[in-house]
Amino acid sequence: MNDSRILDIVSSPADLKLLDDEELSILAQEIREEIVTATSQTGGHVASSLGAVEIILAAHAVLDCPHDKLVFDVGHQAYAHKLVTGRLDEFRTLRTYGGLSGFPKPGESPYDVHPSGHASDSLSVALGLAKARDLTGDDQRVVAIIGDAALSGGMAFEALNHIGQAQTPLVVILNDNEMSISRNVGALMKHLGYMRASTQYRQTRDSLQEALESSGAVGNALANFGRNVKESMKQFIIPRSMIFEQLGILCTAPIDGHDIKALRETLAAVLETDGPVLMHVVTRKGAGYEPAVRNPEKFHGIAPFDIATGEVKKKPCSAPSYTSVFGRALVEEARRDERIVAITAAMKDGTGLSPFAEEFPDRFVDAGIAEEHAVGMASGLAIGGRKPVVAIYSTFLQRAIDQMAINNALADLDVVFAIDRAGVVGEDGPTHHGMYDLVYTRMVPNMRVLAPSDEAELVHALHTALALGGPFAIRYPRGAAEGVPLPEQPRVLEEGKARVMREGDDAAILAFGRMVPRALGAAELLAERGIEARVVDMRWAKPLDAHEIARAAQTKLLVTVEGGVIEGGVGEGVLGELARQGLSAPALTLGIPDRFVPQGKSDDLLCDLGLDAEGIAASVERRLASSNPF
Ligand SMILES: Cc1ncc(C[n+]2csc(CCOP(=O)(O)OP(=O)(O)O)c2C)c(N)n1
Ligand SMILES: CC(=O)[C@@H](O)[C@H](O)COP(=O)(O)O
Ligand SMILES: [Mg+2]
Repeated sequence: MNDSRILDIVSSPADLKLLDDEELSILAQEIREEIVTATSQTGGHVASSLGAVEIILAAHAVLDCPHDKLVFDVGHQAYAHKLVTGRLDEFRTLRTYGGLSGFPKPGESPYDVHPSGHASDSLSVALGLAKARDLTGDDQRVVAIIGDAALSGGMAFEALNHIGQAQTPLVVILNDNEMSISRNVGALMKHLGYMRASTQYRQTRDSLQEALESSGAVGNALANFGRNVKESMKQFIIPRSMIFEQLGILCTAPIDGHDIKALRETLAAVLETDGPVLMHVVTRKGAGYEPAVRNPEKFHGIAPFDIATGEVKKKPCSAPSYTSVFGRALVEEARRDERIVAITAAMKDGTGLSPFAEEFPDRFVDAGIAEEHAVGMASGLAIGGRKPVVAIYSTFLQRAIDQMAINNALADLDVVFAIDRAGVVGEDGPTHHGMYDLVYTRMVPNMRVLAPSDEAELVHALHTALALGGPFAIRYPRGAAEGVPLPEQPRVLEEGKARVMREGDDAAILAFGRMVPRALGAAELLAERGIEARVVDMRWAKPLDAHEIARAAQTKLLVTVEGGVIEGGVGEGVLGELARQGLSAPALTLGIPDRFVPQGKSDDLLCDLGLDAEGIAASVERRLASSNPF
């Protein structure tokens, strides 16, 4: 540690008020170094956090948190916030098991307002806080920081609509860097570009500059920026076409988001207004670290990397990721069937769709951070005779359960939901684990659900879904696949038919997806202990293989293993099927118990959950021992 760092003497945001703008700029530089150093070891959301350093410092220099409320959208940009709110000492544990969360987390600090991680919720939370303040007659100032891509999400639009009506004091800092994870998309993005570039804006900015200079001090001039002078001041501040203004939200001209003085003074001024204000701040994603500026997409969320080169420290890994196998298989399918359209909600690369987008640009749609819209649009495409494949992470598809059920399944449309990041995902933690998709897909009538257990099965699953038609969900995990050879030709899997991977009569382990190799490992361990377990790759989470379930009931113990929640999960579905057949059996449902799963390496988390080979074997052995009357 460098003894002379300002960062080391900042123990709370109150300390920032003692620093002048030059010192705050030095602090910004130190924070950037700390972020890069720490994330080079832990991985993390580097580019977004680097881009937001000055915004966060300015906000904390002006606000009195935790009394005032600073609400982050997604929270992936909040590392500087962690560093100035007393978490410097733990910062290098970021995203590790038991360490600091990569997102704001109320249990971690009183400065973290809500458990963020999912985009576009900050404005709703902020308005709720403002309303609570108004109802209690309190004086808290409420500020939300939201990115340009998150602002385009439906939830944020709904909140803007409400904020414009509510007219209660609230500041939205729009961090506009023209980037989502990839380049941002959509008409709003274009509108913001117009705001940044238009002659009108430049003229108004110049007039504003002149007005401020002639009045001697930026702060003094902006101090008049109250609601009572809104009509006159806004002539200087905004082009009249600005949509926020039309919604009743006062909007500043774009401000340089790396100029602490401008940020601090403008924020202090807009906090004086008696209604909602949007502060339009322009930043550079990755600012201060050249590799991240050059490649903000790569540094949006990155694994541990070499600081000098910016290259990811590669782990030796022979198997491709499930994601990339899916992406390549979809390209193959699309070459054979021109009706196929691929849809992402702002995760082109994350869902493996980049090769598809490159080869079929007209048949690729990035809907932006708008899962509901993406799934709703898929239904229109299907009605229009296309075959949409919607690739969305399990955790984000939670946003679109209604559209999945009502817009797609009710009409029995040919839509494939490629559900990536199913099960635990690792370091992003509880907001990002894909814990629920086996519940929310199975519960929907007409829906068929496949849980491939390796990459070859994934290729067949995609082919099956496209061949059979109807609403179809395929769920597969984050990270490296199993390393099995890929098929020359994909084939259609027989509906509702499982495959037996190993025979045994003492217990039957009915496993789903990624749990199949673990169940096989467990069976080997059990065999060493004299217990012969049958292992069945169930393949289909819906419809279930009724025959294999009945067969399992003939052993001493029927075991289900899934990578999602037990409550309402597919294991309980198996027990329901057993009951429907009028059968009963000693049973054990393994999966995620009724609690949120923390962050950490996926293998460690699965081990904690008893979902590794040893854990499964131990549960089976224990249960057999306890039910053995002798
Ligand atoms: C509901 C939801 N969908 C998708 C994501 C994945 N995601 C996280 S950050 C991000 C891009 C955010 O862009 P922006 O809000 O502009 O912030 P920036 O990273 O540019 O600072 C996306 C798509 C998410 N966290 N939540
Ligand atoms: C902040 C966010 O939601 C995404 O950046 C997410 O962290 C991506 O996860 P993957 O690393 O699994 O693509
Ligand atoms: Mg952005």
